[in-house]
Amino acid sequence: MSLPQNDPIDLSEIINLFDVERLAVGNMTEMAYEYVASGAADEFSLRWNRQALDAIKLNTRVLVDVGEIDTRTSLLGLDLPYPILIAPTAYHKIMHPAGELATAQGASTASAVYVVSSFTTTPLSEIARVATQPLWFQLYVRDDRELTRALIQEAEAQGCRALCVTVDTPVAGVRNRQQRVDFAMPDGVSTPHMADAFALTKSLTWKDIEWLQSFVKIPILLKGILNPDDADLAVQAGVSGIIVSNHGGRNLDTVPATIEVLPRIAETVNKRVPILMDGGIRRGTDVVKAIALGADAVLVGKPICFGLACGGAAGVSKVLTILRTELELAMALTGKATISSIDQSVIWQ
Ligand SMILES: Cc1cc2nc3c(=O)[nH]c(=O)nc-3n(C[C@H](O)[C@H](O)[C@H](O)COP(=O)(O)O)c2cc1C
Ligand SMILES: CC(C)CC(=O)C(=O)O
Repeated sequence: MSLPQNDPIDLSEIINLFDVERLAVGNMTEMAYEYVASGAADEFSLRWNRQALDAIKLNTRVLVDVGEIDTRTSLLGLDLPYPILIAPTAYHKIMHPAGELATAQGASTASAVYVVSSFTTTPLSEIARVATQPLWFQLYVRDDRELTRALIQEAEAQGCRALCVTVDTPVAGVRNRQQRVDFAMPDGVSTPHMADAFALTKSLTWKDIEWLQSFVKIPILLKGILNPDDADLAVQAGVSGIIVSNHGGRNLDTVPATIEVLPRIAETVNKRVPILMDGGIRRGTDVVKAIALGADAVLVGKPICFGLACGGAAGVSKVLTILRTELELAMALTGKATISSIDQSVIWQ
């Protein structure tokens, strides 16, 4: 497989987050596109993430003063200008030669937190050097727990502000589209912090979460919670936050859409810890829906990868800026001027 030959795309053609995928298709290797776009098996969960968001109707209030829309929020000690983060995604150099450096620069321009994947193709120290906004680190626990500890210590040393421990991937899902294109790393691209995708441990349990808590100094979030019982155990275990995620439909096919499970998890968690959610967030109205149904913030995965492929750092910041602007419009049009005022009343029942 060759490295991507990204031709500059006129970013003014990107009006919304669906455009960015359409434009990226012709600007990535087939292998990279299939890696990013695909879901597991028959892709039911991948589609349901979108369909379930689309099926939710909004309930508006009029004659509310929306002259000042305030999207600010605070999350685990950080003041965020708006509640949208970059989800951890692997292998950015297969999408654009500037890889994770461009992602970090795009996130910084758009004032967003970037959650760096364990499978970054750029060393964390180099990413930290260019980032001017907070970085979080996504952890895949390896069989070798001492290497895992060293990786966390590196993330802390590089100033990462939180650790998202991915708990939904003891194995990767049935990735037929990746199999069909014989997905492999191109020559010259490597993952400096992870040996390979087979390094993931299959034996991660609540005991390991306890072990992590014994030495990790930054807040720990568990990424990939779908069952309210697990959410309850996570809170009881003392983690700082949870991320409701079905891994973008890439792992176990036919699990429900994340927006569908979110209200049940929010009910169980009952504001004891912050809840983040990802999966299919493409519109400002999706962000409003997620917040109304219990999320404190959302993350976006695939559109960031496509933005990166279309225009490097500028493509990444464009995706974030579009979503942020749409969020502001959706808040104005639903009559909700602040994030904290977005509640279930904006959902048409
Ligand atoms: C190309 C790609 C790579 C991913 N790599 C990782 C990863 O390394 N670690 C992880 O926890 N999640 C990973 N994910 C899952 C995302 O963090 C996130 O849960 C999902 O993409 C959100 O859904 P969305 O793409 O519909 O926004 C990846 C997703 C994609 C699309
Ligand atoms: C190396 C993979 C397990 C990274 C990942 O999480 C994904 O492709 O969804």
